[in-house]
Amino acid sequence: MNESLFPPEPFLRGSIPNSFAEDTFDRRIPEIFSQVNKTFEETLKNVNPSDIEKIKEGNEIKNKLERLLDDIKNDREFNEIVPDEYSDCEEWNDCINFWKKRNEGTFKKCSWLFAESYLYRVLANYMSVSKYWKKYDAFTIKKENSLIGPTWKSVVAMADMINPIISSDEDNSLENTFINFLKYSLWGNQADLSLHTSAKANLTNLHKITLDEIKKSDVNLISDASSKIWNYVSTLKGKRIDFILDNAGYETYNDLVFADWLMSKGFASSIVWHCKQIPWYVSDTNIKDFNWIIDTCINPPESLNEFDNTNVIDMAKRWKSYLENGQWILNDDIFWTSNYPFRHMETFAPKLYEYLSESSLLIFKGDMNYRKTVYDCYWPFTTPFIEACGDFGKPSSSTNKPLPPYACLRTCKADVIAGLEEGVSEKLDKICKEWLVNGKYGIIQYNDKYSN
Ligand SMILES: O=P(O)(O)OC[C@H]1O[C@](O)(CO)[C@@H](O)[C@@H]1O
Repeated sequence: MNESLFPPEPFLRGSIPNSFAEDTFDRRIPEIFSQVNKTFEETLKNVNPSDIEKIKEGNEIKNKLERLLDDIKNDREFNEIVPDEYSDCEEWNDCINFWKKRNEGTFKKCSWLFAESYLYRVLANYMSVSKYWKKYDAFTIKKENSLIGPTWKSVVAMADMINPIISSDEDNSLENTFINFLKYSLWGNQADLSLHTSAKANLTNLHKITLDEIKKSDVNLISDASSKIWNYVSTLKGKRIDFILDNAGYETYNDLVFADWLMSKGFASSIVWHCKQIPWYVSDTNIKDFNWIIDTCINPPESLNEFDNTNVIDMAKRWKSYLENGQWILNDDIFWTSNYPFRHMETFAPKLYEYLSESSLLIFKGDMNYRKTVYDCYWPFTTPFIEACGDFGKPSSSTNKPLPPYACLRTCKADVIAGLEEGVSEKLDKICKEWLVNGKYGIIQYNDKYSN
């Protein structure tokens, strides 16, 4: 890490008064990590008393988690990450030392992007260096409940509406259907578990199922490149499309349905699904979560027998066969959980960059992927999106191939945004004080600069 890698505008930081980053470190993160500790303690309590070694190690992890929470609350300095199974350890420590040398090596003084990402990396580290807790993910139950809890009603309704469309040859409203899918996929990002930390939050209220609901939400779509994206996608025949996933559960389910449609209409013949390698920002999709969604849709638990699950099962069986015959590919490159913005991907993950350049379209889901696409800094809101992306997409220095066009589908949950028309932010300031961060507003933005 060095200063030349800094963004062109000031970083978002927890030390900035009244910013969402400040609220994140004062309130949201302590809440999230208290819940992690509670969940871990409950799991520990349920370990068979004869597993003495596992309990002993669990208690050590419990102590580490308590200390971490205390460090967060007191804004203490970061600690180096001890070597573990992941390949990015040195890189992290290099960054930690860099921030410390600048006297900015604490949660609030550092850039928000680094500080919050560091927390999830540390959590993964505690488990990784253990013997008995390696595979432990404190967020698994939350992630699973976000599909098979009250959400299942939405899962079934979506399958009942979409499965017949996917299975039919009807294609005279392809443009409309495509744009609606983009919007389902966008609004699916509203219901993420790191924003709605309260156990009482009813995320099903946020699910958009009917076309009417999608239409009504158009007033909250404050930057919309969907027609441009369609103009490009309509030219694709049997290509590869990559989804850079965000939250497990209902959001990823929506993306699976979308991808299924893209395959069935011949635009794509393969899909690459980019997941996270470690538990990340609470509800992000790991490969195990991805497989769990498909397996659960094929075999819904008995508690869901009151529903007619025929269409869900039918779709999920098709998804499984796409995975089995290699048309759907799973990737969890460690770069997706780095602290770097995407404009530094070519430097820090050249192989991933080359791999992405072989695709025909990249779809980045969610708030964090957006923050990394534009770099997490205070852009004037009317900065063109393409400008805010910097040189992310330029031809690779080894193959000379640029990235394909890419789209960002994001509901706004951080005080960074670019690409707004003049006057939009002023109007929003008047109607909703928290429009930048409460997840109510969404954007669909597109960059095809390097592929033209
Ligand atoms: O799941 P998403 O859409 O990436 O959102 C992640 C959440 O984490 C943050 O990026 C960081 O706390 C928030 O801004 C956002 O609410």
